[in-house]
Amino acid sequence: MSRPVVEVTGLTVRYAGATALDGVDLAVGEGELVALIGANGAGKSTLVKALSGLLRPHAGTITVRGRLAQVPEGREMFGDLTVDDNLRLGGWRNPEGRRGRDTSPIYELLPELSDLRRRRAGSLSGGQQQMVAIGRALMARPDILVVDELSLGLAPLVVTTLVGHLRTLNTERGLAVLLIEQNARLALDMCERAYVLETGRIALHGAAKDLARDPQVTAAYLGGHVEAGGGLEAGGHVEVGGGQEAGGRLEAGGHASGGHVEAAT
Ligand SMILES: Nc1ncnc2c1ncn2[C@@H]1O[C@H](COP(=O)(O)OP(=O)(O)OP(=O)(O)O)[C@@H](O)[C@H]1O
Repeated sequence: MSRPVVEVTGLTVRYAGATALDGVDLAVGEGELVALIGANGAGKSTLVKALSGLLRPHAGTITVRGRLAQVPEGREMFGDLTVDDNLRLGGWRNPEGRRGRDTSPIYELLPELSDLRRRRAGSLSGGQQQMVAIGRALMARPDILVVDELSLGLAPLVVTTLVGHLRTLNTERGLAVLLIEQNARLALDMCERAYVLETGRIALHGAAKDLARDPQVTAAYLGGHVEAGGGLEAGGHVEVGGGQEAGGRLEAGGHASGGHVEAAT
């Protein structure tokens, strides 16, 4: 792994006595695509909130080297504002000041948004809103994008377009991505490395292609099974369950929550 842009060590978060995250270790290197998969209630959203500084960990450390921006679950559009205004809001913490609020680079990166720039964000389709949410996060000029449930409620073709954009940003701009997904198939296909979160603990981690062949992962997260001798990509019989999810809004800056969190630049 390249130098970590985000490093989480021994992260423990509790809600009113219930432990949501229990000693989580996780890292994303510069320019890496990393997935975190897990079932409902595994602790994915809790991890996202801790990374964004919205939750204070009980123990452990979060170190962010550079700038982290978030595309949170649910997109969180400002529905009455235009697409361009939504994007502009993403630049509020950009250190470049007024220049940092120039939205034109986003239309170059995500050309589909150009014709929509004066539309009310609330009138857009889910996929269009998700693209605005990604654009808004990019306004912070992040080193890492934490994308919470990219595919939620979106048609497969739309998801493919969004994944294409994230891949391009990764290969051409070196943007690191932490993809938090219930749709394990999508996450394992898109990312190089992956973590499996189960009831607040990292149960498995490794190369995504290896995890996609792991019988435990296949049975629990890919909605099917691999027959003896058959790999997922080698024609083994696999039933793939469709998961869906989405994201929206942004958090910017090399930061994280109080307590045991460090931001290093
Ligand atoms: N505000 C809260 N107060 C108490 N318990 C909470 C709170 N938020 C989450 N939890 C609990 O913490 C655990 C982890 O929840 P979290 O929302 O992080 O899981 P998740 O993996 O994101 O689930 P989902 O995919 O359903 O969104 C669950 O047991 C959940 O019930």
